[in-house]
Amino acid sequence: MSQAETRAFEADVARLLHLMVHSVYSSPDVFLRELISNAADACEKLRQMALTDPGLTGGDTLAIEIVPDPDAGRLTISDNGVGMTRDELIDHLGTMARSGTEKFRQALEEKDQGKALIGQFGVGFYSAFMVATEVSVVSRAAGSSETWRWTSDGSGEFTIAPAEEGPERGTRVELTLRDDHKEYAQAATIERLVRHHSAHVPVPIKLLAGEETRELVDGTALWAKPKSEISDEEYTEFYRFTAGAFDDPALTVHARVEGRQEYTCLLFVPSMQPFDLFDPDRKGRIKLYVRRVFITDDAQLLPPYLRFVRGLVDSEDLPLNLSREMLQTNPTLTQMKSALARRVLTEMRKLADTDEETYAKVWDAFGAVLKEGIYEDAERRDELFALTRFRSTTHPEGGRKLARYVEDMKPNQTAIYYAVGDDQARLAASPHLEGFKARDVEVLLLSDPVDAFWVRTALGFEGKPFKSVTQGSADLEQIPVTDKRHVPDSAKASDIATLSALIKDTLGERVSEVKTSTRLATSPACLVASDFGYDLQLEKIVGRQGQGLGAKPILELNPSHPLIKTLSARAATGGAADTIGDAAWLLLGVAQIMDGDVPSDPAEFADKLVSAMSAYVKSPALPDHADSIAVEGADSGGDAAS
Ligand SMILES: Nc1ncnc2c1ncn2[C@@H]1O[C@H](COP(=O)(O)OP(=O)(O)OP(=O)(O)O)[C@@H](O)[C@H]1O
Repeated sequence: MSQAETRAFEADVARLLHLMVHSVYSSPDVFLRELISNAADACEKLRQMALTDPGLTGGDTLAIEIVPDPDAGRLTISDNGVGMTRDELIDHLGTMARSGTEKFRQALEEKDQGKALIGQFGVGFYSAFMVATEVSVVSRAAGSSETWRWTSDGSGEFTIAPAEEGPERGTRVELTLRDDHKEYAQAATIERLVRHHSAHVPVPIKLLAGEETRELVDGTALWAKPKSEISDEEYTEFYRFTAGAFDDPALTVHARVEGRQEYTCLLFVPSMQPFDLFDPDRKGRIKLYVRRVFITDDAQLLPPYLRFVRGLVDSEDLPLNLSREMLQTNPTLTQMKSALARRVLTEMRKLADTDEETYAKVWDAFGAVLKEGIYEDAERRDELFALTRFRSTTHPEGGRKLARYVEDMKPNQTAIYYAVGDDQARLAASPHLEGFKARDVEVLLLSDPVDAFWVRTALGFEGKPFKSVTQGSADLEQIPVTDKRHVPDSAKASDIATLSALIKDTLGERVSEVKTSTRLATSPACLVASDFGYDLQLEKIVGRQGQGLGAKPILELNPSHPLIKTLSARAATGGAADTIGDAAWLLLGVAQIMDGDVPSDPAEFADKLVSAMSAYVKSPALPDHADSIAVEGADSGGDAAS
């Protein structure tokens, strides 16, 4: 056997350990749950491997043993599971290989929220360093004859060496407790913690205190018990254990399905967002068991848009030796997946109908993910629509259902209007909404990145198409204006046509068209997209990825704005080409700014703005001109053009 070797931790691990050791963490108790969870996983992995190689377990009962030693101030947790080889000890305990780790690391660095994050997510094995000055892991992999000892004080290095003695198979984690954490060497403390945090681990847990051995947990599967025998606390504790979470589940679905297929599911919808929710691989982690034997947590039992659901499914019909390939093609599994998705959506719907407050939390945490389903799961689109909740111009506080939107539509309103953007506040202030507000027409305010996509694929809701307020003609003429402040006179149609033509001449290819708007009330101009192609926001998103259609926007003018009326009148009398030329660039720039963009040529925009302001302050008859540049002049009378 080779000699002892000292190695440095991977940089991320070192940083995390530093945080662990130095954080005054409010509840270091969790370390025990994490170590028991690893031991239980190791036993379940071995149980699964033994399906094809029964010799591996040697007929032993798989179990976890905990030995507190108050005299020595030590605590030992052993399991007779799969164990680890030398390389596995180095890889698994010296690097961070878990998914979402990169996100976690970034969050640690960016937000300096280490403590909060540890509290929220748990970080497995390394939490042992919160309570121990030294951690030793002695392990022998199933089927191997070598035993290795991994040791570290958590300060940047670990040592790996052959072990003189150790478990015949499996892993023993030995903790030398810190002076201020000697309570974990007391049998009573351990018993209390195990009963509280790990009572439903599917592997028996024994406590060896002095001469006495006590079984704290019998290892029967919680999900196999009848619902009536399980308390809410037991469900919550089980959720926290399986999901490695600290919150309360917002929804618990425990069902035994019989008939063509037989399985039990115990699923939880969390109430808090995990940090890896938006990981690009979009994988769920529902555990698949077959007749109480853990098979995998990588079977993708629910569609990606339900990846936030945690828990397990235990099948009575699937073969125990499910291969990777079968996970994808097995027809029983395919049917089960479909039934599970349906059940989760139905239960969420019930929650939404009966407990709005709890459902609001679920929607806040996972709404953006559920909406991915509208985009990609046409079959369940209606069920998903029933779960959606929106903010809108008339319900800025959120919680608005599509069905209520449709019920409250105005006479002659034919579409469900929406505005998409990155930011709720800016969306709510967008000039595109003015004409809708003036008519009291509700507009959905959508600010999740996925929104720009689903509104295009979903053809509509209850026969009403979704329509962007920044796209195409606004079709608002047929809907009467309710806010009477917004019905001032408009410029003469022929004058505004002349003005539009002059502006288009000046702006050339920057815009595809210049025309009169019905969607504006107080702003002079805005940009919109044509009826065909993408809405302005989507064009921006896909444009960033080089996949935009490159369509030019349309500049719309507000015919009742004093500035536009003045300009129209001038355009009609001729001889004002210069002023109109400058005004054209300024109007375009202002419209771009209102969309949250930068004017196409900021220097030129600034130049023209300064000239316009200079002309204004130099003007001998300032009051007479004031109207023509006042932006809020819509209700100041219709005589600005005279
Ligand atoms: N008792 C054990 N027996 C066998 N392998 C273990 C044991 N404890 C830890 N490991 C290995 O070390 C890895 C890292 O453990 P750690 O607790 O840090 O993360 P994890 O268990 O993978 O993630 P999580 O804690 O989020 O479930 C495990 O994935 C496992 O491969």
